[in-house]
Amino acid sequence: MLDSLPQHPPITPLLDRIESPADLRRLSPEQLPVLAEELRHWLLYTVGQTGGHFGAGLGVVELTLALHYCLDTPTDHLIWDVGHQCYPHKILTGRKARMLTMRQQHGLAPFPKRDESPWDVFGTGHSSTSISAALGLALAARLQGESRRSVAVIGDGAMTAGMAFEALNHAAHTGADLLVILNDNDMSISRNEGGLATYLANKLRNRLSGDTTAALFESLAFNYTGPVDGHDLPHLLQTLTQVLQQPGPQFLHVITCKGKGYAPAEADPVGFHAITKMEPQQNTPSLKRQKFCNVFGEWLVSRAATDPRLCAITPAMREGSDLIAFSEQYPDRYFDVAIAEQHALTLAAGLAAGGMQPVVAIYSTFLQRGYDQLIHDLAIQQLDLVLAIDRAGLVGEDGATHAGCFDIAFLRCLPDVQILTPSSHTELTRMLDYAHQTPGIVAVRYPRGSEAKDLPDLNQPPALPAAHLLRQGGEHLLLNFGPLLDQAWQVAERLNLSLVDMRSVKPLDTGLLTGLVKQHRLIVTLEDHAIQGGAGSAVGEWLHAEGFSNPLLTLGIPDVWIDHASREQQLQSCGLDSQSIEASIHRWIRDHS
Ligand SMILES: Cc1ncc(C[n+]2csc(CCOP(=O)(O)OP(=O)(O)O)c2C)c(N)n1
Ligand SMILES: CC(=O)[C@@H](O)[C@H](O)COP(=O)(O)O
Ligand SMILES: [Mg+2]
Repeated sequence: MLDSLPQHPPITPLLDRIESPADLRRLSPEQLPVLAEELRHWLLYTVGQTGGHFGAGLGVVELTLALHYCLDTPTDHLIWDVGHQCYPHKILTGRKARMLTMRQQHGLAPFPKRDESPWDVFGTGHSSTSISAALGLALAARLQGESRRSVAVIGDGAMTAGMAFEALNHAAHTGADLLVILNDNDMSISRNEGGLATYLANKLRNRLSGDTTAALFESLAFNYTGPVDGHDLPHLLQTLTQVLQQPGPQFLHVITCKGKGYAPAEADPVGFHAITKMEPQQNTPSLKRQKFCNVFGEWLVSRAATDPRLCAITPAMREGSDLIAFSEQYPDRYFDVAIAEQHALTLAAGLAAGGMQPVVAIYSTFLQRGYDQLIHDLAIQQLDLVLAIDRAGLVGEDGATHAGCFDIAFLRCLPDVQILTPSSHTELTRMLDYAHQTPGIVAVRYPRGSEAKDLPDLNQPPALPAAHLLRQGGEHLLLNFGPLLDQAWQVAERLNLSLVDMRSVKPLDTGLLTGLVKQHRLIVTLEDHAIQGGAGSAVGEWLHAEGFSNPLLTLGIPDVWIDHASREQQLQSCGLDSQSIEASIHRWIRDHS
């Protein structure tokens, strides 16, 4: 057991011999515990250097070894749910040295990624997809007469999502040769919530050898084995060998410890779900500036004191959305629904229909899961909702699966739904107040991280949803939507542009825009969102509908998937840093003068 992270590469003679799982299979079972120790040390060293998901990988070191030992991967298919626990898998499948590039631009991806390795059979990042995918792969093999095994490893947190049970339900009906492994560590990011979590936890406490846990999964026509200790390699190997010989849907219940082998992570699995890069001689993450999510958390606590109808809902992201203080001060009005985004939105609809004022705090990327619920259960019924969309725009190291680039596009086509884009922390508070006081659905989308350090000193803006004219310039007009205002300001100063902080995508402040469009030639829009369907598109539609013929330059995220990198690098690769913005506008002016 280690209690500090290695600062130097550990000596790993056995692991150094493993270039692929074929090398692993040449070892004797007795060598595997030593290899597990080396693997864990390498993991601790490299994640300490790069930052990234931490506790989940440590918890599946033995399980990963046992699976690659017993299966014939990549011919056999192994799917990791969410994929945040796949670091040991990456180390054993030829990517040991590249672990030091994890989550960096052009480096290893944070989750399994199909174009990175033949062992990454299915890309993940969002949870609870593994059973469906593994079943599809099993059925594809059966239909093509191929003999491959198909295995899904899913955590107890991911198992709470409806989609996992939809897949279990269907798997039973197909009778496919499929192994589902429940990696039960009694944790989601926070403590796992809900009836299933209690059910699994009770089985553990009572050590009932799975008698009653079996009932749940056997009622879905799975053959249940377990629970087994996921850190006892000999027992794990023996059990896996037996289970893999059985035909039809198999369910193996494995008990593991999140953060296994690193004392601080075992003691605080929430804090060590993911870590930032460790500075030398430092074993705790560095102090951080206040972030947009903290501003949201503070706003919620303060308004809940005066509005007893205010309720907060999170789909398993209490820490990330900064609902910790609210959950402690208002436990009756706090609902962590587990990984259940669809339920989160319809629960909000029910609360609103019942006279409460729900606030759903949700990452933009996970809101994608609850789209029909937003339309059918909330918007059509004209119910009240404050939709606090966190991690909107590019999120950096988590990459394309977690980028929140599409919410404006999929929200602005919904009648009556308002969309606000704060450019600063103060603006976020103003917009949340507006959303709280306005009937219907008001979405406020804010980015991962903090407001810009160099924001201009702004006058008091007009009442929302009006836009804020910040600068009267020359011939051309720049319209900013959201957190890139510092870049917009710098470019406006350098090119003498008029600048408006638009604040609202829907409704657009067409009164202000009409006057300004008549006074200017080129209209430039700037947003941290996909160009297609984004705020610039909304401006373009309005210009066209009004018969304005001004040229429009829309700057935002281009029509490609943006891989993991720092947020700054991602912005730069999209042409959204101030120099690139200036160059784009300059180029347009040069080409059209
Ligand atoms: C659809 C979706 N919602 C939320 C998340 C955020 N998320 C990532 S890991 C995680 C907890 C998963 O718990 P579990 O499956 O038990 O894995 P563990 O971390 O315990 O190994 C959550 C909520 C996600 N990736 N996908
Ligand atoms: C794997 C996953 O979905 C989460 O752990 C996610 O990486 C958290 O993102 P934040 O760090 O932005 O909260
Ligand atoms: Mg778990």
